[in-house]
Amino acid sequence: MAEVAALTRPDAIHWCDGSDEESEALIAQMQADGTLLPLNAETNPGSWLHRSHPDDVARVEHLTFVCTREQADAGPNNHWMAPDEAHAKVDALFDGCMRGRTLYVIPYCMGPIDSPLSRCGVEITDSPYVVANMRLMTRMGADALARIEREGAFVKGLHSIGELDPERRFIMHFPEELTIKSYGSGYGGNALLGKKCHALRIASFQARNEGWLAEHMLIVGIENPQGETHYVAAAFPSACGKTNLAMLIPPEGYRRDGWKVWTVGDDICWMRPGADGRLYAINPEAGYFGVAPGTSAKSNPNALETIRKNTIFTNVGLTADEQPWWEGLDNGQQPATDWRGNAYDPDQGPAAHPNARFTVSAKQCPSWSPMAEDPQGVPISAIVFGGRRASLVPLVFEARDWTHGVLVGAAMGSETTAAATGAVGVMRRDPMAMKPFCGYNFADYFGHWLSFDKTGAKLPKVFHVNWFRKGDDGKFLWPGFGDNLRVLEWMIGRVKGEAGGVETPIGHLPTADALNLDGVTLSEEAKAKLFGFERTGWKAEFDSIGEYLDGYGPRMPQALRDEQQRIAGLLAD
Ligand SMILES: Nc1nc2c(ncn2[C@@H]2O[C@H](COP(=O)(O)OP(=O)(O)OP(=O)(O)O)[C@@H](O)[C@H]2O)c(=O)[nH]1
Ligand SMILES: O=C([O-])CC(=O)C(=O)O
Ligand SMILES: [Mn+2]
Repeated sequence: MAEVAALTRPDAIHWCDGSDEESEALIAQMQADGTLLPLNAETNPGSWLHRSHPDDVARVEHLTFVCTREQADAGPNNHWMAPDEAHAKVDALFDGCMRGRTLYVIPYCMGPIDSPLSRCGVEITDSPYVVANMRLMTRMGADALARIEREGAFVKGLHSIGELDPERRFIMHFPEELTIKSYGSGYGGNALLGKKCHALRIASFQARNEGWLAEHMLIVGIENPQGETHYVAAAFPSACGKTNLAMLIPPEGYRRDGWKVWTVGDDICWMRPGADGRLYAINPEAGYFGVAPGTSAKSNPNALETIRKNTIFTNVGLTADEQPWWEGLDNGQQPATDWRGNAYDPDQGPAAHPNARFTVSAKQCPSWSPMAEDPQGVPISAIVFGGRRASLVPLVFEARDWTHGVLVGAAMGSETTAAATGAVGVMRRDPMAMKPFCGYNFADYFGHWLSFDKTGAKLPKVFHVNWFRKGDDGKFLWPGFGDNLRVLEWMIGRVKGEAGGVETPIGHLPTADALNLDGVTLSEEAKAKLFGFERTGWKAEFDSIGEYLDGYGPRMPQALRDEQQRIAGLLAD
């Protein structure tokens, strides 16, 4: 602490206790200096708008580094810098950077405060906006500090918004030192260090050493009419549907029959084997930092209800009477002001930034699962991988076993989204949705995943989904959202050995009558593309997967190469 203060030279130091009084004082201060703008108190009580710097609206993967002693340990999947060089580079930026500002010390706990699966950290930041967000996203304050004092070990995070200059911006990770240094951005995954930096990049590294998994996954409980709940963990890349699936509302007929959906987590999942051999998962977060555009009463009513009060909106548009607005909200209102604060002009782009977000406490979600507080976590019945694939990839298939499932995850591809800076809609490999978040070499990561298949393990079944298949007209073929429960029902049926499947080289696909499609109208084209298996296309896909795995050289586990070869062989027949 003294060292950090000596380097950054703040005017004042504030230890965050997480109390309501502290929060109110910070919010009043941010309202006074314009960091937060109050929203319509009638329609959005306790809610605020934050406009970030227009050059600071998303994660910056090209400026994000994993700084292990050996470059090979970070792997080809990460940007790497030698630790000494990286420290020197950012420390020079941190030098004196908090002059005239207050330094906030945020002790936080990722996961239920009393869970053996939880891990703590301390983020030091000069951004009150970060403090306000961390208060919603983590268990922050006195309880976390007490646990840190008891345990001794914690992740150290240093953050400054600096000058918000994209030329002076770095997100540096030192997994071997359990340290994060983030400079020059105030945005989400770059600045709320408990989230991507700690709970994914540093935690994945720790998890490998300690025998658990830190994943970019939602966790959702599906309760059937018999009252039995199965928990599913699903990895989709950023802005590819985790929040939506986690908060799904069952279609009408399912609701009538008594199906219920319970939200445990919407972005991050920490899992480890329990005494009974099953994988148990916790959500390390306490809130949602969700994508606003596209959220509507039709697509995600639970999210809309969740963000009715006590919510921080970042980079959304405003109506004339200060209600938040975004594309796809569809509530009959019109935007008056865009996310930059200018009068809305459709020729100048969307009213909300495509990566506009809301930050809100998880407990406000109507489908929030009390099991999210269970220190033991929830047992996982199925793991789902999925991406945004306009062509080739069917609605759902099931891996034949764990090793095949690991290959399905490793081979994931998806079209890029606005969650990170750079081109949108470009297909890239995003293994297990962890391309931007794995804190070590993917070859070792796949090896770690494979290692869970051992005597006594009762591993979940593994599936792959694609909600984003498009028809010749360029429109989505599958209705998605609530109707995704139909696919989850099939998965649970497979877990229980009850639902039918057809074997193909890529895995088991549902038989025509295995999925409940009552009330869904699909064209012949849709049926063929959503439930079909395209041998020629998959042959080319597997060649590309083989090349991708080869890119990791001899460190890639042979078992995974063998599995790719086995399926490539089946496809060649
Ligand atoms: N067509 C279609 N779009 C969907 C579906 N589910 C989600 N989306 C859209 O995908 C976008 C992002 O979805 P989210 O659920 O917020 O993404 P996420 O995976 O939680 O994203 P991160 O918070 O960035 O990790 C939104 O524009 C949604 O409307 C679906 O089933 N079908
Ligand atoms: O990290 C962020 O800014 C938001 C997020 O969940 C993602 O990009 O996957
Ligand atoms: Mn995410």
